[in-house]
Amino acid sequence: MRYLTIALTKGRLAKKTLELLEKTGITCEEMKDPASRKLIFTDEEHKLKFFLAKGPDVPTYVEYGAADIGIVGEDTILEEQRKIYEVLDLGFGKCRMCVCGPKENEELLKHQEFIRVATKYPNIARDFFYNKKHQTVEIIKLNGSIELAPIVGLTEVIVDIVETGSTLRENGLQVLEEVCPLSARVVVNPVSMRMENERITQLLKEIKAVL
Ligand SMILES: Nc1ncnc2c1ncn2[C@@H]1O[C@H](COP(=O)(O)OP(=O)(O)OP(=O)(O)O)[C@@H](O)[C@H]1O
Ligand SMILES: O=P(O)(O)OC[C@H]1O[C@H](OP(=O)(O)OP(=O)(O)O)[C@H](O)[C@@H]1O
Repeated sequence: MRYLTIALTKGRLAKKTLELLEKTGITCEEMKDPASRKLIFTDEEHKLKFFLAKGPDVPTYVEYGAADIGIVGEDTILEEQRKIYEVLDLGFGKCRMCVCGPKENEELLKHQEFIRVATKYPNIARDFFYNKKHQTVEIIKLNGSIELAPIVGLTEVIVDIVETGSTLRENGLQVLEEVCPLSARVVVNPVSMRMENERITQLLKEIKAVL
């Protein structure tokens, strides 16, 4: 029997993902060692292989079939636009994609056509403003600390993840509009879904049972 390969997201989602897999009886001890630099782990008993990758790379591994399955945030799935199946909502990693800014820019957002929007998620921002709101905005891609953009005058608003709201509050910003709710999802390569349907369906069933 060949190994099923599962790509997991490093960082915030990793702990909850490993806890979930352990509940289904999969051994994750090795992956939890913070000192380890090893990239790929196997569970011989279940014939599974795991690796931890950067979030935006997880859909890439899954689309090309280097991983059969991936666990990744809905934000990353929407942004990366890969040909993969989204099969299960894991219900953790909950947060919201929002348009945020200083309160005084709320009116600009409603009435001004040419506003600037900073974001790590240009595709999500483009879809929201162009397709849903029919508003032509200038989208500026940043790689982190997005909340800085309206504070230093780079843009009027941002499109970013809001979880507790602390980052916004501590920087004098607020949610001006919600784009969509988000959570961690299981994604599957379409060919694997056909070729390994029985094993993948069984694994999803076991995950669902412990959610
Ligand atoms: N407060 C939050 N901020 C960011 N992502 C969150 C938050 N809460 C849940 N998530 C989810 O966790 C996923 C991974 O978040 P993480 O912070 O590890 O990655 P990142 O911020 O994109 O990466 P990096 O910090 O390496 O640039 C996100 O894609 C999102 O789905
Ligand atoms: O609502 P909160 O609980 O404050 O969480 C939201 C913040 O967390 C994320 O940033 P992250 O810590 O990933 O850093 P980054 O800005 O470098 O992406 C996100 O981009 C927000 O800035």
